[in-house]
Amino acid sequence: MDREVQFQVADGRFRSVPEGKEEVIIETRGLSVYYGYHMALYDINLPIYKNRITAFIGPSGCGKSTLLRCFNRMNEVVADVRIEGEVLFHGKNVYDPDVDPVLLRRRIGMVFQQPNPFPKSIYDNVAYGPRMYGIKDKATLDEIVEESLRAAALWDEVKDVLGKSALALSGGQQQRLCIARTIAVKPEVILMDEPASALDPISTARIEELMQELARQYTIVIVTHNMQQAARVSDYTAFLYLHEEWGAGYIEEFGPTKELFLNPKKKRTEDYISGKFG
Ligand SMILES: Nc1ncnc2c1ncn2[C@@H]1O[C@H](COP(=O)(O)OP(=O)(O)OP(=O)(O)O)[C@@H](O)[C@H]1O
Repeated sequence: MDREVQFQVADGRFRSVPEGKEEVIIETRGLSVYYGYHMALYDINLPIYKNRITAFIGPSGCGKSTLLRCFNRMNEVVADVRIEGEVLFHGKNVYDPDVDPVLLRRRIGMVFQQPNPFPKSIYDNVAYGPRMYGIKDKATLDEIVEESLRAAALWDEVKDVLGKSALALSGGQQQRLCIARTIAVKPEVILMDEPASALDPISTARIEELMQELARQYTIVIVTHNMQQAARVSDYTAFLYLHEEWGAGYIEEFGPTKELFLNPKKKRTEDYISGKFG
């Protein structure tokens, strides 16, 4: 059944998504995050829509990466972090005590800014996750490796050198390998933290193309410093800003990307996207 999707903007009012037909896969409710005594995020209420690309933009330090890492509990590896509120994934709070973070991260995978392949062969990088989850059969692993490398648009470049070290690949190829490694465990959501910022323009364009392809099958959330990139690739954009009083990041504006870039509701969004500050 279609659900009327509403989201809260910074002034506390609720607005509904114009399409009204989107399926929410992740939703934060009253999410605040603290590192020790420092509040990094304040009262985040945000939906993430299934099979869509959502971009987080905003000035440095406003909590974009922190928010992304809340979705699959990657923040927990940081000492002294405290989370208030909820992150609902298919309606279930991922911070409930009965949620296994390892299984959660299988369903919500992550790609980082710096390509971080393991010092293993290309094949073993992709087969790593499936093996960890108990797949041993060689033919099945071969199939998953090929399928994942194809989905990450890397297969044609590496199919004859699968035994070669992943570290011998170019930066752009390494990042696509990391995407293949993430896809290999068949996640539902892929979180990407500035996945192209360490890459040259050609590799960046390939990653952007790849994101569009992947969004047919996966839900993607991307943190980017590059507003043109957000405008090019994403369906929805959340603009985070630093709260004047609290010093913590909050959602200044969220909406369909076209609307946010062409017709921002907030003066601050307009100033930010037109480069007046940032
Ligand atoms: N591990 C940590 N321990 C303590 N404070 C942290 C930690 N990670 C982030 N912070 C703080 O939380 C705030 C938000 O950081 P975060 O990296 O999420 O912002 P960001 O918007 O992604 O920044 P950038 O665009 O510069 O990457 C910052 O004040 C940062 O210093």
